[in-house]
Amino acid sequence: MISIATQGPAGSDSCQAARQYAPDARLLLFNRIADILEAFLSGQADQALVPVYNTREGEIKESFRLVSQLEQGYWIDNVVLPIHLSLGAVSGGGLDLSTIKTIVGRSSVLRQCDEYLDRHFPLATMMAVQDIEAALADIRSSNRTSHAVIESEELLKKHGIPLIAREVVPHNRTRFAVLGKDLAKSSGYDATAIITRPLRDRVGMLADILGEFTRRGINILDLQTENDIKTQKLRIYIEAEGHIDDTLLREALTRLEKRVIQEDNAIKLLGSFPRVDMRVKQIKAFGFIGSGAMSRWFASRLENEGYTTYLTGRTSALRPEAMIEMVDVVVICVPISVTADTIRQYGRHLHDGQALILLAGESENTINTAFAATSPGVELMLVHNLWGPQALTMKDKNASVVRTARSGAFCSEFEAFLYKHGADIFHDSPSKHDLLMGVGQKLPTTISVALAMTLTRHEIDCLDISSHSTLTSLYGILAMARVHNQNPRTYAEIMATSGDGRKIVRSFAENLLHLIDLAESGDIDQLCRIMEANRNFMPPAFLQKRMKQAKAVDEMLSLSALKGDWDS
Ligand SMILES: NC(=O)C1=CN([C@@H]2O[C@H](COP(=O)(O)OP(=O)(O)OC[C@H]3O[C@@H](n4cnc5c(N)ncnc54)[C@H](O)[C@@H]3O)[C@@H](O)[C@H]2O)C=CC1
Ligand SMILES: O=C(O)C(=O)Cc1ccc(O)cc1
Repeated sequence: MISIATQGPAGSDSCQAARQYAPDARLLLFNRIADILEAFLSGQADQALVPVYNTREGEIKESFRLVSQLEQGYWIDNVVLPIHLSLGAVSGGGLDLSTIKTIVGRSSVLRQCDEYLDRHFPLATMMAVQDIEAALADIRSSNRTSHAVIESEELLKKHGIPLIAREVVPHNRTRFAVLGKDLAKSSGYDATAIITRPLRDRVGMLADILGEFTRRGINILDLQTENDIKTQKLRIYIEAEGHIDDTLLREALTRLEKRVIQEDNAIKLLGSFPRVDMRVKQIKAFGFIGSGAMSRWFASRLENEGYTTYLTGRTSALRPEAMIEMVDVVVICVPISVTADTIRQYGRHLHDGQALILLAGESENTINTAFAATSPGVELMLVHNLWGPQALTMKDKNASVVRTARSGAFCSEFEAFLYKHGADIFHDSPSKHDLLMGVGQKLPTTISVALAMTLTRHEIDCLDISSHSTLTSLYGILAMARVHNQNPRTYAEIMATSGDGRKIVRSFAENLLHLIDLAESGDIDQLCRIMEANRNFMPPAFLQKRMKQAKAVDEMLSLSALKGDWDS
């Protein structure tokens, strides 16, 4: 049987948390957090459980300091417990509250009730006690009628103190850290806590530290800074998603020590543990119809967020119909040309209260189909991620989100997932999405393919292209290479999408023929007038910003190392 040191008295929040964590454990109870950790370090207890965060109080400094100084053992798990606090006084129920002059409680409890006490007892004296049971016994035996106590209902009842008010602070939850001797194994949904040793001053240190996480798409769950009491140097505490055995996290920490802080042992690992969600999530499971590259990309990232995911397709053992029964959100992610048929086939299996999210590059046609194929109580939204499955993260990448009148809480939670991972979200109407994709995707793809066809037709040697391209013409060539370096089906589907994007490509083709006529007839003046009219249409800020961006790209592309790669 394991033993756990935690905060007393019997029935306290810490005891309940320890019981929840290990129902059969032997509990060793102490009043002071320092004594709990001492019992753990000396081997008197196998594990320790201490409060580290409360939704009302914020971080619990005392525990935090002591845990961060721990020289043996690791933070291995967490328990989150709702805290129910009641107010009691010996005179009980019908009491005139103005007769209460002193409020007694543990210091953390008084802090959690700050707002309540300020509103109801602005003039009372707050008396913080270490040993709440001794205080309760004293109040009762000495019949202290001017005192009221804030504690759990259980403890007030145990000492025969009648209740005046129940649940005085709503949304009150405490997170407890469990400390053990060995590092916890990966659960697949973990977080890791580290703290730096006191840091020497260095410009941009905090930004550089955070950058190592951002670059690898690692989300930071908590960040605290504090000054080392003796030296007043800064210490940074970070809780980040992932287990210490994850390659990306390890890489980030190694780089922090070696390149950013530049000191060995600059980082102390407090532990890795299954991630705690203090935030409320409503979705439990996502089910994908379509098990291709993009479905797998999203499913693995949703799994990392703690969601259960199911992938189904035409040949999967789990059939889409059966999967739909098991999930909150159904995601359809199949080639664009079969998306509408897939919606028609499976839409009727969704019931009210579920959500259908379409991951597709075509909006108006698919959303209209989904409206017709699903019951009105089914949430509905389209997301078009403007990155492919090769992308490491979605940080700073564009996502077009088409919400509908039926997008509700589940859709918002999926959008929050995109936001959390750094996607730049743009809200579009169905037709605006299709029109802008005509410009941003359909047309450039069509041009890239046409350019490649032209090179082929005229047997132009690809190696000659780079030596004869200008800074400006290189962009089109790069786009052509990108498009032909990926799955042709993805781009063929894009060229074939329906909706408002079609008119963009067609009008481009008409303009192209017109320009060819003018050019071949030598009408340079007219060509200039056209370009000037075009320029007047484009806001100067747009032109300046994009020109600046283009110059930055030029710098990069002119690097001889890159040019060399291009030729070889
Ligand atoms: N690949 C990319 O770069 C991007 C793709 N998307 C979108 O993601 C969606 C899926 O694309 P990917 O995953 O890349 O394609 P993919 O070709 O890798 O996967 C498509 C999946 O659909 C299945 N499928 C094919 N025909 C089907 C049919 N008739 N009925 C049912 N299932 C069928 C395939 O077996 C495969 O599992 C598309 O709507 C696309 O617009 C969005 C952004 C980027
Ligand atoms: O990575 C690239 O260059 C892409 O173009 C990826 C891509 C492919 C298809 C889409 O509908 C959106 C983005």
